[in-house]
Amino acid sequence: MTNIKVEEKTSKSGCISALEAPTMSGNDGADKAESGFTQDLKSVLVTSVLNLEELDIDLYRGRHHWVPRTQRLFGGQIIGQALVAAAKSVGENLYAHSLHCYFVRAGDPKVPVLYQVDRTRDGRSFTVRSVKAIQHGQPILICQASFQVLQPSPLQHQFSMPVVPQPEELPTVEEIIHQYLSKPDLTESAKVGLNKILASEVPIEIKPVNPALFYRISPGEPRRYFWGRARGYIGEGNMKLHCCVAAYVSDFALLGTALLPYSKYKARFTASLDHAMWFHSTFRSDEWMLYECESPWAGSSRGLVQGRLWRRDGVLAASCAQEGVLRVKPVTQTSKL
Ligand SMILES: CC(C)(COP(=O)(O)OP(=O)(O)OC[C@H]1O[C@@H](n2cnc3c(N)ncnc32)[C@H](O)[C@@H]1OP(=O)(O)O)[C@@H](O)C(=O)NCCC(=O)NCCSC(=O)CCCCC(=O)O
Repeated sequence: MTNIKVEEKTSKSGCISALEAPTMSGNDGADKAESGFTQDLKSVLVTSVLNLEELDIDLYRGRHHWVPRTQRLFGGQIIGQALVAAAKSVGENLYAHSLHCYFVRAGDPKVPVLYQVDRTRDGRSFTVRSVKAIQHGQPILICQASFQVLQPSPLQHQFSMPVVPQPEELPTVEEIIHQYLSKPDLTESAKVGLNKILASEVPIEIKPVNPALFYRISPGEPRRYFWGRARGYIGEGNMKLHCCVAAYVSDFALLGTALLPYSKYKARFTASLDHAMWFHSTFRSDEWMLYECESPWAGSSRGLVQGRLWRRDGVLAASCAQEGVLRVKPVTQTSKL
């Protein structure tokens, strides 16, 4: 095995297992000072997007916040809300460890989403919930989520975190876009596109490690990295909520990784078809986490992408896998920016 860190201790030091250490990464004060957050600047993800309205037992209604330019609901929002709904029906002692979802219809941003929870099984260690997200009387997402009680294990290993610049050394998405906007040779349509990105209220802060690759300005291997965290303050102490926020973030910029080698094509229709996620360790979703995205395969108008969310202290917090539809058309213009 290469690039694997094995932790033989069962203590909290080094590679920490979520199932053994239900505390957060412990950098609360430092990060709040760096970002200027106070408890008053609550994350909109927590106060609005993931704050579901309870309509009846195991039936919830979710509101929308940011909607991508495609005018279909953001997949991460539906997954995050489905996980909130599932988590409401399990005990305090249970923690999400995995979820598996299919996006079966496009989400309509004009109406709310209903979440219907089925209590599939309650076991001694594992508890499973099935959630159906419904609009216009039809499912748009089917999700199964599994929860586990905290359990110690002598087996602990993980890959090593990629070595990349720290978030403090990198510009934000907004700073990068302002740099591009100041270029004199920018086309009108590029200006419009960039201003639309600036105006959109994405509730996640992003710092791409390689902006040219992130925005597909230059082609490259189907692998990219960005630092991300929920905008606003969430705070310590609610691991279930941090998992729901991470589920939201995990669908962001993931599928586009499969397009990175193809500079001669642009996206005509892309949408995630399914999404799976595994939670490994405790983390704070309002603290910087590195999202490592890679695509091992594309074909048949589909692409497979995999993601790893790293805590900045090197602990692997979560892993994801997703397949999406990729329909492209040839690029006609020579310059995109
Ligand atoms: C549409 C899904 C994927 C199912 O597809 P299909 O079975 O093909 O559905 P149809 O309704 O029959 O067709 C839809 C649309 O596609 C055209 N189509 C179909 N087949 C072909 C083909 N072989 N070649 C060309 N075109 C084809 C068909 O004509 C229809 O076109 P239209 O009439 O113009 O509409 C369905 O499963 C689905 O929508 N699922 C939901 C997917 C979804 O919403 N995922 C979550 C959102 S994606 C996301 O959030 C990622 C955002 C990332 C944001 C970021 O990173 O910045």
